[in-house]
Amino acid sequence: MTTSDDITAQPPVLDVQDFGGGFENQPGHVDPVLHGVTFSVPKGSSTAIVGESGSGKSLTALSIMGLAPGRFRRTSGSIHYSGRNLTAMTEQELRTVRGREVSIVFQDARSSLNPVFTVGTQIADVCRTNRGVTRREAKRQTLEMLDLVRVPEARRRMDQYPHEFSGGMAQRAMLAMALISQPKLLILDEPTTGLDVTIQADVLDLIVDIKAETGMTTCLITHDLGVVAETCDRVVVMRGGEVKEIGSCEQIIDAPADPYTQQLVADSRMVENR
Ligand SMILES: Nc1ncnc2c1ncn2[C@@H]1O[C@H](COP(=O)(O)OP(=O)(O)OP(=O)(O)O)[C@@H](O)[C@H]1O
Repeated sequence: MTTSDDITAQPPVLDVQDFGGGFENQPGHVDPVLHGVTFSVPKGSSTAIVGESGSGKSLTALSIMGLAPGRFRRTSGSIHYSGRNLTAMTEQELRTVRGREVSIVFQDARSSLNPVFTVGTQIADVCRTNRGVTRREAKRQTLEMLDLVRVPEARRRMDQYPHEFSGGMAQRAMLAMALISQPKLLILDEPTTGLDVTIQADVLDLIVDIKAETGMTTCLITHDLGVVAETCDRVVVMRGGEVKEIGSCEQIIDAPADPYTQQLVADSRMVENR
């Protein structure tokens, strides 16, 4: 297994430096939300961003993808992906990074899928757009990807509509859609929140297995330290739009330095022992 030290020696795939911003709720006035957020995601790592609701995790992820809400304004800093400054890119340039290099999976897969198209068509469309393959090849890759994410009877299920998928199956389909572009970085924003506990465990196991098979870099956003312990090697702790602590998974869980992290760990132990 790669230790945390080996991992941090890798060049960062993602480098967030002093990133700040907020919402322009009145013209000319920005209500700050993110304050000097600084962290990196080393190549090949599974980095978690952890924090309670409202700590700024999702906004950070959306900013990386260039998908922050329309009223969000960056007030400081930069985000580099593989040495390229995402914060200086045009929407068109960002779209190519989003499609081909960085993918994101959101919570609540069923609402991310379009109800009027079959699941297979939606995954194949992403494949055709981002990989420029023929319709037939896209269908073949879709089937292969649905098998990879362990959707049973994938050939039959690709012709089904999202409402015919359970929450767990829909989340697998969203993973297939994210993976079909063969991204180098996969961001997972609360990918198992809202799923039954056993289904959550299955989806997490799947993410760990796929990461091991592909060597892809992952960035998992969660409020749940239990999830982090099972899936990640590095942890970034956020609170109130700031990074409070960064460390290896062992250090954060066994010897947290920041009082807020200590409280998070204590709370998560209480949930475990309940
Ligand atoms: N569209 C928006 N307009 C105004 N404020 C927003 C908007 N989206 C998010 N915020 C505010 O930004 C802050 C950070 O939100 P964010 O969604 O990033 O938190 P989070 O850590 O991901 O929490 P959660 O787990 O609940 O999604 C919150 O205080 C939230 O109220």
